[in-house]
Amino acid sequence: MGEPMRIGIIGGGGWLGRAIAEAVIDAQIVSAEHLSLSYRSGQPGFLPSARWTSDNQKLADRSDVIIVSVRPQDWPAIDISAHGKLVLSVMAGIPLDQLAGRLKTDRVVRTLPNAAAEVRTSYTPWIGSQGITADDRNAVRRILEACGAADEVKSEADIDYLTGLTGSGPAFPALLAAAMMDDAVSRGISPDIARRSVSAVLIGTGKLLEARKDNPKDIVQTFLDYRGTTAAAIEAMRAAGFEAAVRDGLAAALQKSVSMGQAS
Ligand SMILES: NC(=O)c1ccc[n+]([C@@H]2O[C@H](COP(=O)([O-])OP(=O)(O)OC[C@H]3O[C@@H](n4cnc5c(N)ncnc54)[C@H](O)[C@@H]3O)[C@@H](O)[C@H]2O)c1
Ligand code: PRO
Repeated sequence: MGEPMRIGIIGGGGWLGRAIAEAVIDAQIVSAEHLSLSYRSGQPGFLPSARWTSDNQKLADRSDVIIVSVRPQDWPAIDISAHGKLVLSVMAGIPLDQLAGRLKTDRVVRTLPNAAAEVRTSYTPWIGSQGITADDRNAVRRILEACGAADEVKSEADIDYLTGLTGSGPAFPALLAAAMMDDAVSRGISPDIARRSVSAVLIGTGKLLEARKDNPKDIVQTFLDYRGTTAAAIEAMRAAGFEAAVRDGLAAALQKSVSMGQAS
């Protein structure tokens, strides 16, 4: 694409839509004058120099790439023609054939970022339809990599599974952090110290995993081999069903992702 890219985000006022809008502006993939954002009721206060509208067809007509970022339950109401345009969906559960059919374009891409897009550290799997071109693939990579890391995957079944593993993923360490904080506070640690210490543990562990590249299983085994406090905690957590809880949670997310596609 020699011309500057024109991007439109349907649902650009929402959590993920805003994160993507700010990421593509920061990465200089698009200028504010070429970024269209739509809202349903009331223009949000951020990115005032972008082109805000409540008319999704207008947004589509003035964009080369259209990103659909409404909740899956709001997707049936999106009635626009994106004929000849590249469309990226970030919606959980909505399959490629539905996107192509309803939006009337054969250039569609199903992606699943996560909440860490807000701080440019999403992990985003994606898959395109047969109709996407080499230029489209480059545009998709640029947009998604502005939000963090991205991988093209080989099947929509992979996206369904990763919707839970990585799309919902930030919720799981957050759940652990909340449980750790509650325990700390219940034992008399001040809420400020509990928050700072638990955040530091999560951030530090993420960096450690990234730097060492070991299988996390090996890191857990090293802790177990000390036969100290960590081993005592891990064994008690496992006895309480830690691994089964994770397995059941991921299975529930997969089932929900598949059922959302069937329901819409
Ligand atoms: N937030 C996440 O962590 C996350 C992660 C991965 C995927 N997703 C997917 O991203 C999509 C958006 O999620 P979100 O968390 O940003 O939700 P959100 O509710 O914060 O944002 C959705 C926005 O779409 C707007 N909207 C609804 N119908 C509209 C219409 N017809 N025209 C214009 N705007 C309209 C809503 O007013 C809202 O501002 C969902 O489909 C979700 O599955 C979200
Ligand atoms: N957040 C959205 C949901 O909970 C999609 C993946 C993460 O449905």
